[in-house]
Amino acid sequence: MDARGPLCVGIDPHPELLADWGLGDDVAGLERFCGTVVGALADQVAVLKPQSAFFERFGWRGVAVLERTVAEARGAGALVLLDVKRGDIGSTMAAYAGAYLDPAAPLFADAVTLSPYLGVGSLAPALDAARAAGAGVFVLALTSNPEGAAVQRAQTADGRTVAGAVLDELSRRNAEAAPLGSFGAVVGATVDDPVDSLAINGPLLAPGLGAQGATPADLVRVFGGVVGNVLPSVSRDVLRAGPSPEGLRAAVRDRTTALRKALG
Ligand SMILES: O=c1ccn([C@@H]2O[C@H](COP(=O)(O)O)[C@@H](O)[C@H]2O)c(=O)[nH]1
Repeated sequence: MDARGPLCVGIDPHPELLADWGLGDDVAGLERFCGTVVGALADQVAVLKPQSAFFERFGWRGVAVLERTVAEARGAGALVLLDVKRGDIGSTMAAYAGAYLDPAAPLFADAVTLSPYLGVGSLAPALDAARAAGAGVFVLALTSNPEGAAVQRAQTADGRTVAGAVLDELSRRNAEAAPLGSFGAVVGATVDDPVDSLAINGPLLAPGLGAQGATPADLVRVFGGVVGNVLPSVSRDVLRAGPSPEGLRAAVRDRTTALRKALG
């Protein structure tokens, strides 16, 4: 982020975007789309975030494109955050950890998104695997969608919010790390006053800019004193500038300038 700017660009090949780019809604279109984004941006942005669902919908051929996309993006110098939002009982979580956080796995990524709905403690196998591999995780805490708050702001038996309990556990896991731990949280740039402390000594992924309505000024509102730990994430708002590589790069330059200005 210091070298390239505070921006994560999502690789979200929506069918509408494939059509807008003049590509088919098929594996060839998917491959072309991802190749264009990686070729244009992997040496420009800090992080690329492929959204697994858009690859999985094409079955194993789509997953093969995802493998190549992750490898090419990492090869060109971007960190790759694979947005898979996994979460399961501990024994199965260990299998997910093996799929994404074992450096020998075909889909190994620098970080993955995890869902704590089965209890944040159930994610331990993935957190341990990430630590062992020098990788990271981003656990959903306060998501950018309007439906999230009803669950995430509900109170637990000890009076904390559900999101607060997740953030506390990440903070505990990051306690000894410097300058920042590898256990991050997802907190949408769209959320109302977060209430819970976001000072988890870890990175904060902030989706919701652009297509979901948030602006750089919202980052300052939501994250306040920890805004320096925020990695803003944008997908459609940048991807709509394609298919020209120069259009994509110009969109990234504009967003990065605006973010640098807002975040200070
Ligand atoms: O709370 C969350 C967690 C993840 N996302 C993901 O980010 C992108 C957002 O795409 P845009 O086109 O910039 O709206 C997408 O992959 C989501 O799954 C999120 O939006 N909110």
